Amino acid sequence: MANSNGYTAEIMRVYRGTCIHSTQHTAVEILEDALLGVDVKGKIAFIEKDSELDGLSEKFGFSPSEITQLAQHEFFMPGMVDTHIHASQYSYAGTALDMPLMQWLCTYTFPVESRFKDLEFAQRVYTKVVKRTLRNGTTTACYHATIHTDATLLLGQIANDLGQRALVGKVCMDRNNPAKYYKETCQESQEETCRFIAELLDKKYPLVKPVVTPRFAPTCTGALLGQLGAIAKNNNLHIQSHISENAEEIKLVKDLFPESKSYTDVYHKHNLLTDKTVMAHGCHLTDEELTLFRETGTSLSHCPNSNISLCSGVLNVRNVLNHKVKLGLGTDVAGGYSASILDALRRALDSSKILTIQDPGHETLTFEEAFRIATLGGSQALSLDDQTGNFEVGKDFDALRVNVTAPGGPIDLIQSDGPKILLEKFLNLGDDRNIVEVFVAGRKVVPFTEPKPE
Ligand SMILES: Nc1nc2[nH]cnc2c(=O)[nH]1
Ligand SMILES: [Zn+2]
Repeated sequence: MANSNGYTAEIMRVYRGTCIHSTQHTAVEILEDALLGVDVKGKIAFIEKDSELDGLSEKFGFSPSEITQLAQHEFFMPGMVDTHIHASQYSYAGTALDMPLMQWLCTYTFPVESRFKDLEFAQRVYTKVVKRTLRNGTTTACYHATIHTDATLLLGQIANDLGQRALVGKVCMDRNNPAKYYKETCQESQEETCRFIAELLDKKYPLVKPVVTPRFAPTCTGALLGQLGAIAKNNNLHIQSHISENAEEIKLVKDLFPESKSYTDVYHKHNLLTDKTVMAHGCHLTDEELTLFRETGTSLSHCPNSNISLCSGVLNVRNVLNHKVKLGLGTDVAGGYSASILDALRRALDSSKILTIQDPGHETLTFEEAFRIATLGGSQALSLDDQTGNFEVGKDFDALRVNVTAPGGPIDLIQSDGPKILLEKFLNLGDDRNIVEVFVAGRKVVPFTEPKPE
């Protein structure tokens, strides 16, 4: 059946049940007894009230007997977006949290990242981190890998094979790294970035794209930053990096780039602030810098677990939102010890409450706002909100089927709670046991289906 655009939506699956998502105007919109249709391309064909069943089944040509009914304590929510995660640091997640950033990088991070020249090691770690994040409900991830092109291409292949939507970045760094075994020159960094982009794009993975990744200003010369800005511009690519995470780092950037007005200005001067740029942390950005973020369309990745674990700072999310800067959540594994965006959401709420303790006039982040930042906000921060982030017709079906009372799970329900309470309980108390199915672009990616034996 053709709609008014002449588009025939061939339906793959229809669900009936509670759907919870965010819109630009409403942080938590609840649709009870909704009918949600997914077409054969994995896109949302319709989301309507159950009372529209007859018309929908006629228009889209499905039989009511084919509908999959969600159970009483189940709901669909959009898949969560991790806007900043170091896939290469997953092996030591949960350890090594006893130093501030710059010392932590030299002591723990660079030695581990240097191991990714070994493709077998890379295969092992990258398979685990993609599987773990998918199980935790991360349907979209923006990954930092390492300086190694072939291992980073492997990460792209693993995300594609396991069905995760991903931006994947080969890390670039050409100075101030005392680790001799983990270094590249400016020319190597630029040439390998070009090879990485060309080879990844050549794979034509539908959901995996390259992201230009200067590690951060302290480990990049101005020459390299400028070249990376040009590469991103010429190929219309995403960009990711770190900014204003801790005081020592900010001081170093001041010394290294004395001609720049601010840390943000360093990236701006090198054409690295665009509407496809995401910067991690930003705990100490000034209002003037946030205004430049807003003007350039640059977004922030809020990584509260990492900010606390490395004693870096506390981001004032309310101030970021007031500046109308796009904002998503990041786990920042392994500076953040958890690979779960549910954890990031809880730390974001805790961080906001700490600011309220310090200043009772501070307007605390609500769980509804945190839900939006974890889903729609993340998709906006990565400029992927035309494809994912909520349940708008025409977007890809990236969704979690949540069962609040999953057997053996962490949540007990005592009374008959409504859907908003169920969402709140899941966000505060739930874990992967409650995430019974995960879909990316309509494909069920959790539970994993093992390849059939020959
Ligand atoms: N948290 C964190 N900050 C960084 N700044 C530069 N590199 C890193 C990193 O790997 N982790
Ligand atoms: Zn990081």
